[in-house]
Amino acid sequence: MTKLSVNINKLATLRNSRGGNVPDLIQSAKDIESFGAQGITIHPRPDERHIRYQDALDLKQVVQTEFNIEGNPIPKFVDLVLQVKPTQVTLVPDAEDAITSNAGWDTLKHKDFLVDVIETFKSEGIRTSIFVDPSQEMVEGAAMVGTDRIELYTENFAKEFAQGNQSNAIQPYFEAALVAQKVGLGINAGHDLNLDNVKFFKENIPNLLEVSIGHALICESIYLGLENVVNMYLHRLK
Ligand SMILES: CC(=O)[C@@H](O)[C@H](O)COP(=O)(O)O
Ligand SMILES: NCC(=O)COP(=O)(O)O
Repeated sequence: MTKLSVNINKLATLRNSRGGNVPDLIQSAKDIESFGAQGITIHPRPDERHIRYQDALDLKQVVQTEFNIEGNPIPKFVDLVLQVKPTQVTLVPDAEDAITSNAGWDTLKHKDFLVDVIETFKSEGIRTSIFVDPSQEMVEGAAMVGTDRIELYTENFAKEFAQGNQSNAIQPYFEAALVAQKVGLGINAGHDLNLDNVKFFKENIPNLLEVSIGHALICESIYLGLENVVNMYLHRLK
């Protein structure tokens, strides 16, 4: 079974668009868990355009499943994660002005930095994952910085899959997953996964532990309803 962690950034975007508390992020997270999701993911960005730092503190009080906080480990983010102590922190090398995450770590170039920051989180009992492209070199580099897991950055998979190139789409991810297994890393995945592509991804990646899904899941919920959509994902991830 692969765990589903629902990324609730988009619910915060909707809430912030009117300045009030609709939809209520806290209640939404509780509901998503009650629908069967095995985790809640948030990705606070420095400008707090969707998830606010205060949301992370508030969610910590209610999330009963796995709480995953993603982000670029700038000092403010590191302090927040150490305060919240989520189940997992996923490090993403986001540029400050990025619309969304658009690259994995260069685990060789940033080795010393990653070693330090990962050690900081692990010494506080927080599981670590780092966002990487499906490249053998980057996965081997991830093992060298001491992370528990990697998160395979699946945007390219999603693009190729949507064009009907299933085997081209999955091949680099399959190979990266084999390397990850060989070097003892757990495997997560995320970015642009959706109801159409997630089953194929899961069936072709050995030991896929967790996917975090936000944008598509919330968009699909507009038509199909949140509870229904969470269950459709759970069915595909069995
Ligand atoms: C790390 C990642 O893959 C991103 O998809 C991210 O978590 C989503 O962030 P935004 O909601 O800000 O696009
Ligand atoms: N780590 C990926 C994530 O949390 C959600 O990405 P997306 O589904 O919003 O593209």
